[in-house]
Amino acid sequence: MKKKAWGLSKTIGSFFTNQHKLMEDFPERYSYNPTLRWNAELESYFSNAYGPQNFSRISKALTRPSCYSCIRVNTLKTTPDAVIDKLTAVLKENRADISKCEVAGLDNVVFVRGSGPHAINYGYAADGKPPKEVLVSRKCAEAVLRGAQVYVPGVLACSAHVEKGELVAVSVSVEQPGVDGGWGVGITRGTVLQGSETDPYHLERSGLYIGQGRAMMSRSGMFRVTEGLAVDMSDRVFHLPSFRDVLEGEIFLQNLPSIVAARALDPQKGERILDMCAAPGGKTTAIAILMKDEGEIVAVDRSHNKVQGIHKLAAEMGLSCITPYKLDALKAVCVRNESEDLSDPSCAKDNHGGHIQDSNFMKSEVEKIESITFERLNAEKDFKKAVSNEKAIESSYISKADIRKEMRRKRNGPGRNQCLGGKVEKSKGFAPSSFDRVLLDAPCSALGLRPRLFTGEETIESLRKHAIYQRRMFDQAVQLVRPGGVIVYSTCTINPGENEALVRYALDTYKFLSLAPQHPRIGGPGLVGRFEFPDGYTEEWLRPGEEELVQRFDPSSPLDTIGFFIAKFVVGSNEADLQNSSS
Ligand SMILES: C[S@@+](CC[C@H](N)C(=O)[O-])C[C@H]1O[C@@H](n2cnc3c(N)ncnc32)[C@H](O)[C@@H]1O
Repeated sequence: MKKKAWGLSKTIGSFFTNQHKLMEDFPERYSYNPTLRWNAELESYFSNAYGPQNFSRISKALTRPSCYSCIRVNTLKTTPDAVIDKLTAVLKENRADISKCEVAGLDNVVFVRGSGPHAINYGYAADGKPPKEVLVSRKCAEAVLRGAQVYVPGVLACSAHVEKGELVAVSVSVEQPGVDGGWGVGITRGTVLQGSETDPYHLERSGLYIGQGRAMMSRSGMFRVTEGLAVDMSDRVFHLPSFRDVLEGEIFLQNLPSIVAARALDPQKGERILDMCAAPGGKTTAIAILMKDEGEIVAVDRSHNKVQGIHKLAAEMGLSCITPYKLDALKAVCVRNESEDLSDPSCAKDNHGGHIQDSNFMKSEVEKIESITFERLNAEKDFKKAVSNEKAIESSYISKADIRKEMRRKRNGPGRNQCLGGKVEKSKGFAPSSFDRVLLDAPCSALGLRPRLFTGEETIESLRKHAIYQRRMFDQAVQLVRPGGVIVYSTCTINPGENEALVRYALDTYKFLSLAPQHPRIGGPGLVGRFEFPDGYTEEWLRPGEEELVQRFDPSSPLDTIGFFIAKFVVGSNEADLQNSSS
């Protein structure tokens, strides 16, 4: 059988454009045509950065999933051709179109084409009764758009008298502005939908129908039990094949820019690599395979359960060069007491010619953002818990993530990581200059992830907190990499404050760093310039000449990826630094 190889932008791009045309004929109410609502200040910041039209295209693209699934093949176990054969057999009934990526350096990537948006016949006649329906939470809907089913915890409301086996339309309730200036869903779980205009969220869910399916339990069952399949989706706005339990260990479903980020690091056999924010381990395992499982990858994450997940993934993929640790990456540099033996290799001296003095050094740029951010917080909001010292930034950040984690745990039960039993080692940190390469795939605002139906919770302040956090992590990365080594920094956000502004901070703060070309390079250029905020803070981005050295993945571009950013830095050696400073 001859297998097709896709040219990236050409094939994916034309496919996506054709699908847009289908949308024009959708009846208004029972269609999928969402508009993202942004915080007003953020909208103006992004409109300025991208231009209003580009930003509106990006915003629209974020509401849809990519029109294809991207698979990274574990080339230590199998080949892309063998995977294509197996997937063709497994996914046959989906008539999926499966193909190899033909970009040099991405020959381990296989695409499986999906389709959409599709017009769905919900059985509604203008003069007839509205269809029976199930209203789901936004998070549930975002998962369904990616190919998941509707599970009980995601169901918010349902029509009266729905019985098991009945066909139901599935719509989503997206957060709406509240009277207090915040956002909320304001719907009681278990509400009976009448199909009339007096229903809660009746108007608001117009244009927010994501498909239909068979109820797997009656209406009363959906609100009586706490888990289980509520609706089996038979007709979806977007068709993307499910890879659950398919070719485990041989393939890994991963966004294309993430695969590119691991490649850009250019790991070599036998090297010692640090992956600073590693869970769930997508890029860690990609790096291990590129190193042919020879060398050492130290994969750290601050979450115990997620570190167990890395253990499990590495075992599933048959990789032994990965050592996972639980560690706060903000404390990744091992702090040495004066009394300690300086010959101890685990805590050796730094090798950066004195550029890096100690792990507590604060950068003036970070302090500037902090002070403006907190002035605003104090002036504009009565944030009792918004504290004015740097420790609190971290703890408030952490607690938000922990709250989300706890909610997920409650919804989904203990999760697969809990039953692994793998021992999670804690690390006390690593000696300065002890890694050849460092990947900092930083926690971020995730404003590039797709599909996304709501962004209103992010504000200028919250984005600045992300930026502060990332700069502190970067400070650690710089200390851990050896002279002549490499740092790759990546995020999955479209926010220049977490991308280009981090690069500016890095280059201005650490004169021995420089941007390096990346291979492969399929993303677009970075943003050059600056932005002056109304509160007086100026955010500096790239300078002319630097834009082609980073990769910015625009979700509205023909590549149809998530929004993503990659910068690669090389660390000057002592000799080079000395020469530079004397010339
Ligand atoms: C963008 S995800 C990383 C994805 C991962 N690199 C991959 O490709 O699979 C960010 C990760 O950072 C972790 N994280 C957040 N703050 C951290 C910290 N202070 N120290 C270590 N890990 C942290 C989160 O638990 C999360 O798993």
